[in-house]
Amino acid sequence: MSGYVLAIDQGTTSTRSIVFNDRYAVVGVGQQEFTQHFPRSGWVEHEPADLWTTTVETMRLALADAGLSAGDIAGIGITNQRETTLIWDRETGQPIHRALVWQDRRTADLCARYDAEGLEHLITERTGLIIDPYFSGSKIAWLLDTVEGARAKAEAGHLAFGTVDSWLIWNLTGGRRHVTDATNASRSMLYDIARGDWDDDLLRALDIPRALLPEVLDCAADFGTTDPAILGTGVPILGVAGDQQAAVVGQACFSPGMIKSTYGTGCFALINTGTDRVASTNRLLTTIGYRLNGTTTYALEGAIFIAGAAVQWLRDGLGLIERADQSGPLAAEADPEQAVYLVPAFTGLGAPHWDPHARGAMFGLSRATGPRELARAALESVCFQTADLLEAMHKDWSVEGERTVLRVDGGMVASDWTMQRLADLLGAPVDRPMVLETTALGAAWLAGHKAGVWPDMEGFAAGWRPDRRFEAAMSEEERARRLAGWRDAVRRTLTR
Ligand SMILES: Nc1ncnc2c1ncn2[C@@H]1O[C@H](COP(=O)(O)OP(=O)(O)O)[C@@H](O)[C@H]1O
Ligand SMILES: O=P(O)(O)OC[C@H](O)CO
Repeated sequence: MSGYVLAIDQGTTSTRSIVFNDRYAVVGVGQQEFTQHFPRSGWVEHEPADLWTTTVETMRLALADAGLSAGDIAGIGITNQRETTLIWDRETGQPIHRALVWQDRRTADLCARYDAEGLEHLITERTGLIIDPYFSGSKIAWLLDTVEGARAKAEAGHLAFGTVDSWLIWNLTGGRRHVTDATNASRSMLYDIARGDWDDDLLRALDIPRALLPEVLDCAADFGTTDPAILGTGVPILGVAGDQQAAVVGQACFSPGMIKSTYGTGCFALINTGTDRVASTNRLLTTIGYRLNGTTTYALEGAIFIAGAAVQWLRDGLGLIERADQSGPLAAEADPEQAVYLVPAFTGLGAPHWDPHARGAMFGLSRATGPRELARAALESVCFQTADLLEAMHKDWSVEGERTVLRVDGGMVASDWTMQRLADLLGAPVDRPMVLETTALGAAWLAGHKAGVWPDMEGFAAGWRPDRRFEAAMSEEERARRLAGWRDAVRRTLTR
């Protein structure tokens, strides 16, 4: 059997399919963007058909790019934007509504009601999450309450709920499989991450029928075989993980204490806590990192909403740069004497503050402040927010004597200046890997290993190669001074 694996990375703004060979090198890529729908302020939807057709088309493009056919592929791995919620009719396969995207805030009132009903403790204890519209639970409830006839059909077992992985697998297998994996289930606000099952108390509290839910499998498992009509021959789907968890796998963060941080539009940092299900006292999320052979590895997660988006703001909002890669060189020329801070709370602040009402602010402006200082403030804001997450993680949990090393990936890590500043402000080394497609690589490893054509965890981890390590070079005193300035800026921005 060949060592080629096809990974589908269904993200928030685009779908990518990537073919890897057995030396983890990318040999074929297909990518397509699709339309974002914003029917009202705070509402974000995707057309389910777009998620499906871009998946099929990019799979075909990636195979053609690699000069391979489906018969050469040992297995498919799927990784996906998490929490995004779909419900469809089991008979017709037709969605009852557009997908409600993870960013969608329409269920804020519903969540406030759950909070008022005193559900926070139950939800956090069982799922490791906090009550927030971000997760799937309230989105499912909204769909059942809003779409005419949906609740009755759901109770009669005629409807299926799924995150994007489930939706794609349903379609890839010609409607034969209704499944998901443990990492995606752990983002639903309905899944008991200790017992590894949907939670009846929560289903009752949110009024969601069990008949709606998919079967939950390990991340490396038999998720079904693709309908031969799609690629010319059936290919087994053998790996699934939510995109941030797939990055943990792709970065080979398999030992407790290892941390990965992905810098795309937002930033998601996860620390592997092994088999310890750590309850955060610093407002981080407890989540399933991966589940293999029935054994769950847990993680603490911190989510920041604005990372690369701050660079987009410099480009599209302020017009200070034409391309994202100009931000680092511009920041490098900033006046070191000016202490300018940007708190990029454009859509509120995520972990560890969770203040949805906060809005962006700048501090320390003078007549001398110009584009260079604003660029530096924008890039540094991403570093400072990471420092806050890591501090919260270490307050919650740490491995005795372990030195923190951060493994980074995502579009923004192309910026050497930002990565150096990140190391400086964290006071810890930052490792950038050779293969930057770590999310897809993680999904590919799950499938490739399950197919028996890629090595085990240790063998895969040994193949992880750094492109560059950024070592902290800032003095401890300067680091402390800058962090204090940042924290003062955040304090002045928070609304509560
Ligand atoms: N050289 C660079 N310097 C700074 N930011 C960058 C650079 N290249 C890309 N970015 C930022 O990274 C983000 C794109 O990363 P990507 O991982 O593709 O994001 P996503 O998957 O969320 O769409 C954009 O917000 C962009 O502004
Ligand atoms: O599609 P991305 O890369 O923006 O990731 C989205 C996250 O999974 C949301 O939790």
